[in-house]
Amino acid sequence: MSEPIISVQDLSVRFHRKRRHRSVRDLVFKGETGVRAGEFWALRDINFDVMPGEAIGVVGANGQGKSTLLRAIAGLLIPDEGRVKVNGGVAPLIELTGGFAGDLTVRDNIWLVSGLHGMKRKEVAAKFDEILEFSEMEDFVDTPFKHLSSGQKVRVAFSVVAQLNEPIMLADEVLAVGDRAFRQKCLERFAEMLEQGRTLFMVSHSEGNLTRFCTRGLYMDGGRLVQDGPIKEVVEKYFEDSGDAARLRRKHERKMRKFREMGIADDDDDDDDDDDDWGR
Ligand SMILES: Nc1ncnc2c1ncn2[C@@H]1O[C@H](COP(=O)(O)OP(=O)(O)OP(=O)(O)O)[C@@H](O)[C@H]1O
Repeated sequence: MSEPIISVQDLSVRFHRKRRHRSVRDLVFKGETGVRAGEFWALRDINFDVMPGEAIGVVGANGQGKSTLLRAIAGLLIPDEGRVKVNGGVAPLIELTGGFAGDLTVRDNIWLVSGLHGMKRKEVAAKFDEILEFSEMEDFVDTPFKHLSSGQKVRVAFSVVAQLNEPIMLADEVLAVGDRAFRQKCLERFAEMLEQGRTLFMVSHSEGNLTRFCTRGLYMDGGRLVQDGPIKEVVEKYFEDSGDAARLRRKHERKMRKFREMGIADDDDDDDDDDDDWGR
């Protein structure tokens, strides 16, 4: 039996949220230890192992901790509690354009970012044409990066990161960017990389991509891992819950509107409820 390639143990990450005031509700219900005023757990007590070659899809509504989990695995943030063990290099298809310098040309950026990802001069020289060709940005090779459109920037960035020879791929909605033709190319590249036995960890809201690429799903809700199982079951549960949440939200909004009309609630009350009951 081989070792897990990613091991997440009791992982918790806390962030600070600026608030205008502390409500009585905060004082009564949020007296939990370890979280100071205005702080909240973006991830709480997360535990799972990933074996080499697994393809994991992370699902959940907006703001539930999916990207934070990916950032913790990529080593972009340090856990407040617990630990993340990663046994191998990571190709982070997240925050794609992060390491790129606006004033440098596309050419210089390909060199720079490949180098930042640990590629040697010789390796970059050997792969340079392939990277540029994949991005289809040959005509812009001497253009400053900041003059590219946002889609063009993503093309270049994806092309650099996607050719890294790392065993783990982290992807955060990367397949939702770029135009139709480029997206198609990215999907094919993804499929190839999976066939090579790489491990995939991806966040997506697309049922099609999740079921096409992933076999196992993780469902994040309120910073907690609420389900870990076969991707089909996890996606089904997530969609089922989203339907209920949407119905509840509409009911809540109707109630608040009525209270407002009756003059017994103001916009602040609505915000508070949003934070406490719906925002997480
Ligand atoms: N650097 C930060 N500082 C403070 N709060 C943060 C920070 N990064 C994320 N958050 C908060 O942490 C929570 C989880 O955010 P995260 O980006 O992980 O959500 P997500 O599930 O990926 O959402 P989405 O589907 O919208 O991308 C959110 O409430 C978000 O506002």
